[in-house]
Amino acid sequence: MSSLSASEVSTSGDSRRPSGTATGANAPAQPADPQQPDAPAAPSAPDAPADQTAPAGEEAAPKPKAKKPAGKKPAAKKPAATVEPRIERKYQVDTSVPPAVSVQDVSITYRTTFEKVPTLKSAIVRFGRGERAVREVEAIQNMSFDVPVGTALGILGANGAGKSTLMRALAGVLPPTSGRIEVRGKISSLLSLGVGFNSALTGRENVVLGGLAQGLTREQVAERADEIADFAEIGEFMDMPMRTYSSGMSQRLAFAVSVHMEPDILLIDEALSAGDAKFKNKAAAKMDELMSSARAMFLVSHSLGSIRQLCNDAIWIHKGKLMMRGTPEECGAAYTKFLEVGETAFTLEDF
Ligand SMILES: Nc1ncnc2c1ncn2[C@@H]1O[C@H](COP(=O)(O)OP(=O)(O)OP(=O)(O)O)[C@@H](O)[C@H]1O
Repeated sequence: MSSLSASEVSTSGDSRRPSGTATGANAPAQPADPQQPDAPAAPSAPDAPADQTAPAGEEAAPKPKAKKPAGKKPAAKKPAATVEPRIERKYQVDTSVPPAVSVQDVSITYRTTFEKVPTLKSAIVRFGRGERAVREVEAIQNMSFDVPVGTALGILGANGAGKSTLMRALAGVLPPTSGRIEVRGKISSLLSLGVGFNSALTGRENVVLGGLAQGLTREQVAERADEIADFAEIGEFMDMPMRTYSSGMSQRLAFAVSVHMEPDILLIDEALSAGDAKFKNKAAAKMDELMSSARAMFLVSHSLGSIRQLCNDAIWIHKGKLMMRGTPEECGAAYTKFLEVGETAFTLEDF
């Protein structure tokens, strides 16, 4: 299945622009994305049975050694489960139906005006008046890809690559400057929920707000509030103002709300970065469970392990461009190699 179509789409842009979404400057036409391999929905790598990792011979009966002092018998070592267990995935890619999400030649340009710091000379010439300058950042450049139903898509990329911008566009928080995003289903996103959170309100009050923002009725939200509180495991903080929360507590609550909204499409942007190991495992299991009913999931993470564990498909983006589409393992390997040898430091001129 070929899920990328950037080369087929005209970059001239305006005709594709969704109504009411034009902001900032038009992104200039870009050459086709450098690499766009087809992205077959990769089957997950087979689980590695834990006992394969046990060192050979450790399980065998200990040989009697003449020189060993009698008495204490060394305890037989248990085979260590050193390989991170993969969760059995319940989801299946279905390409017989229209994709859950279709990103069509999308460009997003931020336009920022700022006051140039005057040099001594220019300050004298202008009598102290500052000079206004405009900076445009093409955070996403002519990006196209489809996300079939049943896909858990990992999004990899260095700082400033455009991951959050893409997620904000998918969530509908940030309209594309040009191009089009089609979403088939109800999106639940920590981003949109995060926007709805009010730090002066308690967690419980924010749960109600988040639920309402997702289109649930007050009664429906009230029904789920206890379930959400139980999942977040933040105890009495549930009834404290959210400004008193640690970032991990806020993330736990945001995650709990979003996964309890029965989303068709779940967007998770580094949601678990502040979570502790126990919560991360619980969240991973929940995401996997959700995928049995959801249509698609997007996961942005700097942790290749999380992406490998949870996703069956991946993209790698860099400086706003789609570099690669492939299995989490393929994209992870290419991205890791790039980090080792590539130029990841960024300057304003890069954009
Ligand atoms: N509100 C904004 N105004 C202007 N430029 C922005 C804005 N938000 C992001 N950018 C710029 O857009 C580019 C992409 O940023 P984005 O936050 O999407 O990257 P990212 O891949 O999520 O990075 P990170 O991994 O560091 O979170 C960066 O160059 C950033 O400076």
